[in-house]
Amino acid sequence: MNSLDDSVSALKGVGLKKQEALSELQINNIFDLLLYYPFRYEDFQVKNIDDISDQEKVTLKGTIASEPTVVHYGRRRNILNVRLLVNNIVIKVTFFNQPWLKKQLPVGEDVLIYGRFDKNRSSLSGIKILTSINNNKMSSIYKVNKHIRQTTLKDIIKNAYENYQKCIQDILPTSLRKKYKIEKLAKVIHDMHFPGSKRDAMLARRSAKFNEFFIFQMRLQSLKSNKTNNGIALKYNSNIINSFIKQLPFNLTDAQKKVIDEILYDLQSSRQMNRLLQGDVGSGKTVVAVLAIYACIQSGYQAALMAPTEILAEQHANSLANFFKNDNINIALLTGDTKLSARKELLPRIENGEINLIIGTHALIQDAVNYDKLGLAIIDEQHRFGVNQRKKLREKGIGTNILAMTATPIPRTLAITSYGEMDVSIIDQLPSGRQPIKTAWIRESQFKSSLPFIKNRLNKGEQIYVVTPLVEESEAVDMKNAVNIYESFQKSFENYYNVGLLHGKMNDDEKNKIMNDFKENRLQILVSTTVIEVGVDVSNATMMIVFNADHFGLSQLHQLRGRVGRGGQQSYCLLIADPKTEVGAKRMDVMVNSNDGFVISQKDLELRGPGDVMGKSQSGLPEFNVGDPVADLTMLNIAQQEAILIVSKKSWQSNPENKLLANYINHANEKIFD
Ligand SMILES: Nc1ncnc2c1ncn2[C@@H]1O[C@H](COP(=O)(O)OP(=O)(O)OP(=O)(O)O)[C@@H](O)[C@H]1O
Repeated sequence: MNSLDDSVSALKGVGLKKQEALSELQINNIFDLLLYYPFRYEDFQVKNIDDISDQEKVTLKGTIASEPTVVHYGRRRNILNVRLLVNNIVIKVTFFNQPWLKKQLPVGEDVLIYGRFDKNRSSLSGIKILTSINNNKMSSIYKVNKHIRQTTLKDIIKNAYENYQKCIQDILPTSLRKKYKIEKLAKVIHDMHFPGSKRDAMLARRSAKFNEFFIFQMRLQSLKSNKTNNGIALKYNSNIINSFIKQLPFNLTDAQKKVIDEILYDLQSSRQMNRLLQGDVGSGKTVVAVLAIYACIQSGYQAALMAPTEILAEQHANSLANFFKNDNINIALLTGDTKLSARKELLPRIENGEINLIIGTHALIQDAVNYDKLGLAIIDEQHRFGVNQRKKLREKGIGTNILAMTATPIPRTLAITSYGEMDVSIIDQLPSGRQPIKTAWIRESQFKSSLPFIKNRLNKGEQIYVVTPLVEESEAVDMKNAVNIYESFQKSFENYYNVGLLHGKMNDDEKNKIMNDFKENRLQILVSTTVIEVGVDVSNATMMIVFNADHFGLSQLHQLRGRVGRGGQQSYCLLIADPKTEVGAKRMDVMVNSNDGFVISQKDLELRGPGDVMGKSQSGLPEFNVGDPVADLTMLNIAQQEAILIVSKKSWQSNPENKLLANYINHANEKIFD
């Protein structure tokens, strides 16, 4: 019996070679083939001339009104001209290098010509003459590779549809299909490949997208719900937590309170926490982590905090030690820099549980590091770690609760799709009293005119960061640029202010010395490559100048800008850029117009596509076949809500309406997520 699981080789005419070519397109079985939808259509339907827009590809129906002529130029090139009468309007039609068409265009004959229309010139650049076979049809265009041709693929799909259409069953529960007016899958597949009209194709695409989003979300949500009752339930005492909050040097923002509640709820439940904490630059994520750690340690478990760099780990260790100064908590710092003797002394104390809180870099996940009872693992700037490193940390305990933090706001679209299996908490509010940073974008040639403004800041006793161009792949060029800019600032301000230089080739001691000089205001201007991106907190710095700003990701620029505006004074960001493209200019405008990391990352995503925002390998964004997580966000949200609703019912798998769905999801999850 036929089944959609049949290999494509079951089809007549599909031999080994074609099978391999299809496999390269990720098409292995009949179902893959049927779901391999066209990415666009050529619309051969005849259009009314008044409804056509300029440069649109259309089919015109008319009568040949002049003898066609062919003019040759050069050795091989020629052009065929003919006049076509369409509704009493004369259209000039040209065909390039197709002189043989002349015979098919006798005067007085009614013809259908497909081409690109130029509205101003009333002309059509002809592509082909249509016959009655493709008259009034939409022609599907597929992505193909060099081993398989468009027409071959079309024939194979047609063949598959004819032989297997009876096997197509709806995976979507009927009630859901009805609720959102989703067509039956057999019709969707038919109309996606062989639409009778543009409208058919559009309706089918809508349904196909919903199918795709919903199934994707069902897979994520069912994976999520599988993780029940296998986590460490941390039984902390709420009164102690509340007193801890009361003695903090500031009042928590509402957003902080909300995410702390979400996290504490997860921690006390026996479901393993797997949560992503997103907060804009300076929104106060550290104190949230502090409270989670406090709850964990109060419950008798250990906590670990892993940061991507030594500087950041050290800073966390200092600031957490300060938060816990009145508590009896043993904190250890473990990084690649930790001396062998100190490490030797530390490891047994981690293993026997004497150390309550371990802060460090990826040194925390080395084989030699064993924990006693790891109740909570926090990963800071989680996108800087690979999947394996995160997994390793998680596996240092059994049922350890995971909190991943990021200061790079991930657009909601990406959060839903790529982090769908994590719960997301968002701090979408800054502590009160922060003033938005005023941002301007200038061309490099205008830089000189901004010197008086810079001088003004310095005269007021404020300090300035200068970030030098980022030339990927070449540290040597980065450094040369940094040195040049450093020297030019020295020249402009010598005798008045001190300029420091910080770059990636310095060792940690040198870096720390320069950073300290800047913190203590012995240096007023700090010229630096991007090493200052995270973790620096100098509240007297009020201006950030970024050269070649268009070479940075917008989220990275937002991070850099977040280094100023941390004190009470009005702060400024000056972006210097000569973008070569319109998109480049728009990206600079986004920075000028917004101070909100979530808005910025969403705009960046729209302008550049997901791969670039997160870094290609990090986006983790699944490739949807028809759906677009940016343009179709509303639908993606709805699909997610519906999937959550279904999975929240314990017995969803045994509901007859969900039988096929459950089978499909279990099967797909086994295959893909293992
Ligand atoms: N509710 C609050 N009210 C006032 N100040 C706060 C509040 N929460 C945090 N802060 C202070 O704001 C500053 C920034 O907080 P924190 O370092 O935690 O930010 P962050 O979210 O980690 O940002 P970044 O990613 O930029 O480092 C710190 O000096 C912190 O003490």
